[in-house]
Amino acid sequence: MNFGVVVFPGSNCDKDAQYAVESLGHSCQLIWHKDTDLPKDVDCIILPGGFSYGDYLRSGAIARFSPIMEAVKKFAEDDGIVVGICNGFQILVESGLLPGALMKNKSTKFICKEQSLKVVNNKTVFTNQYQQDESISLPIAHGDGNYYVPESKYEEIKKNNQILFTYNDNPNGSSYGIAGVKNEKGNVMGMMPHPERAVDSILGGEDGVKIFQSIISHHQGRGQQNG
Ligand SMILES: NC(=O)CC[C@H](N)C(=O)O
Repeated sequence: MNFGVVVFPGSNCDKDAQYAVESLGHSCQLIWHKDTDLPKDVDCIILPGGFSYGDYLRSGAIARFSPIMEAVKKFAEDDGIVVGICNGFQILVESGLLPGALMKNKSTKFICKEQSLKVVNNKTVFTNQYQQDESISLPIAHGDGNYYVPESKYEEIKKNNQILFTYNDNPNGSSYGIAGVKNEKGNVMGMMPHPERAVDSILGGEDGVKIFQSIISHHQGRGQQNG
């Protein structure tokens, strides 16, 4: 499988994402944000974590205008798999590819710690290797991770099984404790925790590996989905 990781000015988890998929034996190329086309053979695009454009205005608010984003939107429209991690999630939300908004953490402080999560839906492109309701641990590192959805939108995304992860103890004030969501079609996902930083026991945990294995499994026709 061929992955592509977009590099924005200020991305700092691009190489970690590349390492995560390459260590599973898959190929990965870095894509500069000023490019206007994606590589032809790419199967999954990852928007990595970091501080694109120094988080000016709002995290992700400037990066969403990077030239590559038109190609990423088209790729998503054509059913391509897109993953946004942390700042990548913020960029996807700002682009309108995912519902909701990301605001400053309730404490107004940057939080960097190991975080316990619940897998709310394991029948997706991104989570099919986890158990339903499995408790996992992934690192979080963000200042703007407070996910907001109004109640009506929450009812809608809940009904559509779009919520993938919730925090076991809401660290940042997110609506309904939501840590990760997908779009209605099921091919675009964003999450604040960092699976790419948890792919090796030497990094403190391996609970992130199954995200990448799920995508690979789905690509190879083995993943189960419920929308
Ligand atoms: N680790 C990250 O991607 C940081 C995300 C974002 N820039 C924030 O602090 O909220």
